[in-house]
Amino acid sequence: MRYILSINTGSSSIKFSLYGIGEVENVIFSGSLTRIGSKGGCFSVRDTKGRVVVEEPIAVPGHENACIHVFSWLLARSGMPMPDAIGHRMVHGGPEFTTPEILTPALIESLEQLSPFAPEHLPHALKAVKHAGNQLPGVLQVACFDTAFHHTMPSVARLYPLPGVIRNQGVQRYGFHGLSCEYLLGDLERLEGRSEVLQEKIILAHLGHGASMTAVLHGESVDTTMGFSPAGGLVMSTRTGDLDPGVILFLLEQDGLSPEVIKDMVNRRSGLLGVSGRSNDMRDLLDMEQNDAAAHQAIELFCYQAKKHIGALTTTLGGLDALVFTGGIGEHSAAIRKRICSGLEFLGIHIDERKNSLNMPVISQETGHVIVRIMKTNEELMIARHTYALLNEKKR
Ligand SMILES: Nc1ncnc2c1ncn2[C@@H]1O[C@H](COP(=O)(O)OP(=O)(O)O)[C@@H](O)[C@H]1O
Ligand SMILES: CC(=O)OP(=O)(O)O
Ligand SMILES: [Mg+2]
Repeated sequence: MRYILSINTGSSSIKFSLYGIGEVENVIFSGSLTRIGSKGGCFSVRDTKGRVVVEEPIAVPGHENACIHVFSWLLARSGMPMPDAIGHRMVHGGPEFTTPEILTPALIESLEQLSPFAPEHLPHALKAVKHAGNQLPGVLQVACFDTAFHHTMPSVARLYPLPGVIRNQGVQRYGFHGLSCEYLLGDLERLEGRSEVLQEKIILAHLGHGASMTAVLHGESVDTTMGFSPAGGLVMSTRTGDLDPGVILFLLEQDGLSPEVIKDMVNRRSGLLGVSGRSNDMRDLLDMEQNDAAAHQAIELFCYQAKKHIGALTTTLGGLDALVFTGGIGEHSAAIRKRICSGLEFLGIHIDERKNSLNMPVISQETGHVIVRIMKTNEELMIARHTYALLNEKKR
């Protein structure tokens, strides 16, 4: 049995779990610290049986303070087994890193240089690595890359129509939420059998704070909606998703906005928040939709773009056998799933309203050609599995 601590540093949250992994996988506890840098944050931890151990409101100004809070809780916990290794979610691996890697000083330096590729994620994750190294010196740390799953994409899916000199700097589509995709495919294999999954044309729709869809053929990523950075693709909570580059040029030239201001706008002030002018949280928007035209517009745009991308990825796949909804919105919002799927009957997507409203594992009608599933993703467990594998490899 090995103890693995997983750290998932998101743009506005830190999720963490301690696992005991050997013949079986046991979660010893898991927790999160949410809404870093804004109001309404919460620090919560559940134990091995899913019972709430801590649930308290919290306001931390940044990721550094969030890390301090998480690690002081962990280290003060009596009887906590010392982790044998710590696995981190690294959102971006650039062109070079396509498998999990042990975090050496050289790798940390390379990732620091990659930070401009994912400015909302990588700097925070690297802070967590540094803090963990200080708090638990000598414990092996591993980087698990969100981009790695997508390295199988054909070159045409990766290519941006830019001059060679720019593309040579690594400017291409990478794709993200790869750890989530890997976890979901593993779970699908458990449900359907590996040979079945390898034959299927699948779209994995990860709709959370960040949102993306990935087309999977023969168990591999063949295209995905996010691009060079996690700002591309679908409309998200606070990110624009795909945007005509002319808009950025207009803002630079006409409005004289600085790159810093544009970065903040594209990543933090757009998407559902930007269109509604009210909230980045889908639950809030659904609650206010009836009386608020802007909230309605934001939800409509989210669902419209999601629907459009399902069409595009189905074309990439040459058909569709399975559609999987996951992430906070995908797992919990029957209303959004219904709105995304309505009008897609011509693709063989037929939702059973009752099953959908009950959040059942399969929500498609039995006669529908496409099986539509709700699956709970688990990026932390995927990180722990990779870290465990690397730890064992190292010990051999
Ligand atoms: N019942 C629900 N109905 C609608 N949206 C929900 C529901 N539960 C969670 N969400 C949405 O899920 C999003 C967060 O997704 P999650 O995957 O947890 O985020 P993160 O990407 O930070 O891990 C929030 O925008 C929230 O609005
Ligand atoms: C890649 C990405 O968007 O991650 P998150 O959903 O955690 O923000
Ligand atoms: Mg997420």
